[in-house]
Amino acid sequence: MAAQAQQETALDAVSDKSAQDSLRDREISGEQAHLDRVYRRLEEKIREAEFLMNDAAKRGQVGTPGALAERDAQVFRAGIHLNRLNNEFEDFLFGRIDLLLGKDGQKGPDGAYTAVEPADGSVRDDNTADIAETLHIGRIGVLDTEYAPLVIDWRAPAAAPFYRSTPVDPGRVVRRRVIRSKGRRVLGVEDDLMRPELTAFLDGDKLAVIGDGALMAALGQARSHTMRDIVASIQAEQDLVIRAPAASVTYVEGGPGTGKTAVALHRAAYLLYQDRRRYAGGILIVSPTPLLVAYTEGVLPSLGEEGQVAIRAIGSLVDGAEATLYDSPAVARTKGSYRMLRVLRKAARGALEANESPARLRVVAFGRRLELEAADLERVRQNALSGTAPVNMLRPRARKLLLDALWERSGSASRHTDPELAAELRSSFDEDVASEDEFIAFLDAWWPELTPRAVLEAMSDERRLGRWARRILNPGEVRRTARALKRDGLSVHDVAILDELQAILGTPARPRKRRDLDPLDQLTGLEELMPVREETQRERAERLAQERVEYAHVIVDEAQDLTPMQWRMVGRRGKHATWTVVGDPAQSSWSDPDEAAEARDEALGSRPRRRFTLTVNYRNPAEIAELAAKVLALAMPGSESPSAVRSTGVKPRFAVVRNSLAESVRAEAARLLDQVDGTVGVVVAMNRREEARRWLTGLGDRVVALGSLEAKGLEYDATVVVSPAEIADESPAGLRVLYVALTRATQQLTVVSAERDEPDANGVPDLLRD
Ligand SMILES: Nc1ncnc2c1ncn2[C@@H]1O[C@H](COP(=O)(O)OP(=O)(O)OP(=O)(O)O)[C@@H](O)[C@H]1O
Repeated sequence: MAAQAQQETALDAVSDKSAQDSLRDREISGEQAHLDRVYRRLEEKIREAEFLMNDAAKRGQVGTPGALAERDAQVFRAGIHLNRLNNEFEDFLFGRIDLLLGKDGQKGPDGAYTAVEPADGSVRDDNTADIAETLHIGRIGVLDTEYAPLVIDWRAPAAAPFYRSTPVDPGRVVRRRVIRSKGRRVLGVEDDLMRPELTAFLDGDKLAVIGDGALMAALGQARSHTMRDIVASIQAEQDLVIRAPAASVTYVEGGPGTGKTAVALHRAAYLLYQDRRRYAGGILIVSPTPLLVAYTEGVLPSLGEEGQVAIRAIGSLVDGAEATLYDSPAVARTKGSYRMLRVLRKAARGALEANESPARLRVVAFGRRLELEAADLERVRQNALSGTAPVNMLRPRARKLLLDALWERSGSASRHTDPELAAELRSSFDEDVASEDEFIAFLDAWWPELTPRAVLEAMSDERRLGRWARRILNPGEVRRTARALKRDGLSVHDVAILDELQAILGTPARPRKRRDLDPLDQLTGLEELMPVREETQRERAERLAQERVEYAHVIVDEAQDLTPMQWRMVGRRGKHATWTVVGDPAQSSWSDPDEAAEARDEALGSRPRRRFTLTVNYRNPAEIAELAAKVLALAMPGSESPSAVRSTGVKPRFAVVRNSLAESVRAEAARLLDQVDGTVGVVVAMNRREEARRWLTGLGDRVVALGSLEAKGLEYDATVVVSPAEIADESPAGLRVLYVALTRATQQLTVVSAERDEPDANGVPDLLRD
């Protein structure tokens, strides 16, 4: 009997499953039909454009050959674009919402109803309702021939409910669907019901519900060396930030993995969509490291915004300067602090004397030999420097004061009492002297146009730096800084110094380059197609950065890490900008957060802030987040961890070094490579970076070794964190840096303890015990 019941239940399950499968297949083929229509429409648009162009060419009504060529190029690009849509985007169309009738029945410019709330009576008393509108959401908007929306751009207001709607506050949304596709093929659908209590009908049929949650599927995917967009699964609290109006400062805090970087990138795409004229080429995203730039730079192109945004590492913000070196924490602390500003102001002026400055000036004027001695010259220089203008701008003033001094020395002033005659004489005296080769050569040597590099180099002389830094830096700081400046190459902190020096020294006026018109500004009739650029994202970003001194919107990622000098550098690029600042104080590697906050407030000025907090950790499973929370409690007592959204059941693993550190780390990395499909990151203290790379030789390119500071913002399927104590002891901010290291894994974490970690019997290091 029992066996028969069991068999019946099993049969029921099989038939349930097959019913579910056929339902799923039906829904998928429905979505496939829609996607086919979308592609047919896109192809039609291309043909239309081609026809228009040919027709216009035949009738010669388009005007100049230039205009024709431009159209030709647009059609060509549109063709390439279609090709890319087919080949590159896995999910051109990724979402759908089924909605109740809206309150006021008004339609917006995208052809969708604008009301957020359902109309009275849209739900009947017996809790049944009819779906009044279905919207498909994709990477760009596509209209059909009747101007009805086939696809709504994810950034359009009509798409907001796809992200914002929740069962607690569903608005008009009954069902929210994520569609998975590759190229032209729909692979699957996942639904969430926002009004589970309703029985809803779509064209007379009961609304189907498939699958169990798209977010979890997205989070569980293996990680590669590049970040993916999250456009199909943006969560409500993230959507609020992405769509926040670009007024003044949007200030976002959130713990590790809460999507700050993802949100920052999607916000850039949103702003472009909102106001392309204002923002095309005018958005700067400042990232902490070149590694994070490389990790994230594919996201905007995947959102259809190729080459529109400059993403730059903080060490690459100054043209012609690229940071390749790291400073020790002590040197970084000196170079990055506000005190450096005072040193630089002195150095910029002092550097004038640092070159082989000529000790005397000899000229012949009006047939007489005139001479200024060292003491005279020093007086003139000090007088010239008493002006407040940038040093390079003071050169004309110095030239004039030299001529004054020579004029006085010539005694001519007292010889002529007639003011008109005296003025005339003075003017020909100036002309005479100033055109003399000796005078010109003297001025060039005595008041050269200083470059930031020359001043930085002058600062590498300990004696000189000591003079300029008197009562600002202590002798140890002077010695270490001068020594660090002697190395070949620049550090991130040097780049901020160069930028500051540029501002202190001033740039004599040079003609400005003309900014090319964005072709998109001229694009008409093809609005439904995204722009395609022939330049690569990087090339265009480079060019834009070179042409631009200031930006319309500045987005700062990992803002907690900017030093005061770096805030000044970034601030100069956004004097009139609106800002989005994202960060997490608990992850700050800067030693003096109060000083950095002061610099940040100075850079952002008095602009009002709109504050947002992201609270959910989408990266780490609960098991890893729990361990990291122990370090957070030490690093920033009292601050709250974001809540992890999923759990894997796999606890962090603790390994203790038996023979050599190299062997243990290599073995643990190899073990993790076996366990995960994607990437493995091995995080070590900064001074072990080089050797750690050697430890991993031959393990393949799914595994990388990183210094603790390089791990900022990155993530891996699995990580090995090597010697927490070493990382924590590296700098005054070491515990916060360790917190960063421990929060990089999406699936598995192994902690390798060395002796210094004082592991207990289970291998748990002192720092990570309860
Ligand atoms: N809504 C979402 N849907 C799917 N994945 C998401 C979502 N939000 C965030 N993620 C993923 O979670 C991970 C962490 O996001 P991100 O790197 O932007 O976080 P973060 O706050 O910048 O972290 P950290 O402060 O540690 O650098 C990424 O893989 C991101 O794609």
